[in-house]
Amino acid sequence: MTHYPLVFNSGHAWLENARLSPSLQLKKSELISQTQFMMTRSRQKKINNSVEMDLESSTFSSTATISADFTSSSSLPPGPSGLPVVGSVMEYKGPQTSLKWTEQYGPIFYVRMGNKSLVYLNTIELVEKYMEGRNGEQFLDRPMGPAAFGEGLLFGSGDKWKSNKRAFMKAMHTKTLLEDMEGAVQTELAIVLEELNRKAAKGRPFKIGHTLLPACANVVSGFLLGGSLPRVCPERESLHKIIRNLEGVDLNSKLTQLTMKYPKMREPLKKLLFKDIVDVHGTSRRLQRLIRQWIRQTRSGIMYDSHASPSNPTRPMGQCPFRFPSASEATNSLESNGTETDRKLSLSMPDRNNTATVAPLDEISEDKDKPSEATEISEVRTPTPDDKPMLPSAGDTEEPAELSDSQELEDKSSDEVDSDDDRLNSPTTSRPLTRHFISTESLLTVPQDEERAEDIMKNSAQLTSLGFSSVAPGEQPFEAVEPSALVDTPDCPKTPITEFQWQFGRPMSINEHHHSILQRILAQPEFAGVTEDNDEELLQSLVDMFFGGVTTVLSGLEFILMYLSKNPTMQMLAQQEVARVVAEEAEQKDSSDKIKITWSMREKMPYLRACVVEGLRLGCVTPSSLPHVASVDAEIEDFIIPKNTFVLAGIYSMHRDPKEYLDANDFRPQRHLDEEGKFSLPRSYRPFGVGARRCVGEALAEMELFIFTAAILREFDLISPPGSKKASAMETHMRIVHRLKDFKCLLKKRV
Ligand code: HEM
Repeated sequence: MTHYPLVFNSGHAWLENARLSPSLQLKKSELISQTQFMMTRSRQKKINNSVEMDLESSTFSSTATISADFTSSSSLPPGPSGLPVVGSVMEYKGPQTSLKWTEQYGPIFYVRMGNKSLVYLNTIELVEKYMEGRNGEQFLDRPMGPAAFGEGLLFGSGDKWKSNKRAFMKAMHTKTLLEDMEGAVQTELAIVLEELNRKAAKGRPFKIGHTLLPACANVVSGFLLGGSLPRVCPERESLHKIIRNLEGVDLNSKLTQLTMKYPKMREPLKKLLFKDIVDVHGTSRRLQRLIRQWIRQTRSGIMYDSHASPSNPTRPMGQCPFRFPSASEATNSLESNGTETDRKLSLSMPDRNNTATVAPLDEISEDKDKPSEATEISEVRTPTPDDKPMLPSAGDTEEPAELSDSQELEDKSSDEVDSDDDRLNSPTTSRPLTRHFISTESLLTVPQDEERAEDIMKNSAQLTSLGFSSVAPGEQPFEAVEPSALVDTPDCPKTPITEFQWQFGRPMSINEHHHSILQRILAQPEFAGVTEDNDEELLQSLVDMFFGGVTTVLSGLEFILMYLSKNPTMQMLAQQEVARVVAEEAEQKDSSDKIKITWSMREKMPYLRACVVEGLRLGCVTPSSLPHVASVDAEIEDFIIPKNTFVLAGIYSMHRDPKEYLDANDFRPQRHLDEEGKFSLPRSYRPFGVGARRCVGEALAEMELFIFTAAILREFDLISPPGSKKASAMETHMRIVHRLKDFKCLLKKRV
């Protein structure tokens, strides 16, 4: 086996090595000679007619028929031979086809799709061995992404991707990460529950995904911006339109691919075929503009207020506590305010009184050369009955439910997109924003409660396992300290202590001085000196957070709710668990206020967690990882994988591996609980991908799925409409992600 000198788990150092070290080059020549050797060996094996896969450990291998469809190159794994030119494109009907190939050809198969060569690894043993850890470093690149204008995160390769991912992971490596996430989730949940109540009252099955889609998008924006968008504002409206388009993007469709290449053909083709074809470039452009606007705001020190969160309970959820300043107020405040320098200074100083400032959106300079004049207006205050109504009743919100798929798409031409953006930036659309500072002191103490400390450690461990450290170049690097060498300090008790607690127990990074994740991202050295003239990487990475983080969570939620609606007994068990935990909490708090479902309750809800995991296991939002491109000729078991081959983790097959899961196709949450009812993750479970390319939003997604599922189950019984198909027969489609095609559900309010 070839070993690579780049040490995977050394985080920052690994990335630096990856950039600087010529070792990959050296290894490439080494590999070429090995390739020649392997090919000879492989040919020899074939001649001897004794080709056998050395993977006895896998159940799948027992059914493998190696010699049947061996591809032209003897060094490649077995797989369907396909047709000339198109390969196996016509044969592929979705993830079930991959499973069929796994059963037919074994744990590694090779398939050609058009001019692309794909190798699937379908067991956890292979994935751990070759795609995670050191070996995974051979497969870190990606193919070019759809409508990509920079490397970004999702489809980036090489040094730029590494730099982007490192910056994002570092920006998220902060003590307040969980709070930031939970605030965004709770705020949107309140809105979702309101709308679901309204729809449930009609007593008819409906597409629950229509209500969930905007929430999934708003969680991402709320998470990045450090505060949720006001419920009625041009940005939220614009984001919803973008997201509805994104939902309709069918990357599998030949028409989409064609019109992405030749945008001018889209309109004529739409008319000719009476078919909606989403303008992927236009959708991405519109999102870029929105994001640019948020970047400008953030750079000007203008922030959204914190979300409602467990630590901020006074804030009514789903509401913006500010009223819109009138035009004259805005002008007056502008006149009475300080200079740009004052504002920059104040931005770098923590505001100990925690007073926030308000400025209308249109004060943010459109012209990047002209400094913005937006400045302090007033203190945060809670809304009074005299305030202008900020919140329409839920019934006033635009109702996209029950539209046909084609109606859903607000697929606008670029001109319309432009006019939307003008409206967004127009002076008449002023709305409240706050600048919010956090006392750094409060952030630099080790959390007292054990659960939170555990969360932080888990997050840190997760990030570190991905190969990222929280220490930026130029900062004092964190040195692992032997626990015995540690001394007690008021902030940092000696036992139990881990390096992460120690790290968090003292000033650690630029992160803690910033309020929002976006602000932290902008402050990372990787994005130093980025202006609007050279912000492709920053912008593409932020766009990717929406391309990667909206329809995925939506689809995951739909699968979980669908499986629960089809399994009433399991649904009831989960509901009983939620009710018990809520009752215990209420008793402890001795309060008549409605108890919220929080992330901290998950340890007490093992069954619900098991339902979520089981839903994601079977649903398989991403039936395979995204392609990991071989950057060198590589060796996997006895096969040579040529450079530029796409190597994928066959998540769908791994999640249905009969060796790992008894009756793998059945929805059985209890399989994830031990005899004492304790929850544990199955080994062969990789919904978020593998290795250093693993999902950036995993923690956020897990939190969304848990809180949303628990809260919906608490409030409603999920009833599968009479006559609907059983779970295993539900139709799905592959668009950006694998999604249920037409999932409708009846929600009955629980008493
Ligand atoms: C249920 C929800 C989600 C699922 C199932 C999921 C799944 C995945 C998978 C399979 C990958 C590819 C990993 C690989 O190639 O090995 C990925 C990458 C990614 N995901 Fe997620 N994801 C989810 C939610 C999110 C969220 C909420 C965000 C952001 C807010 C996000 C952002 C990303 C990004 C930026 C990448 C690219 C990472 C890279 O290539 O380095 N995802 N995700």
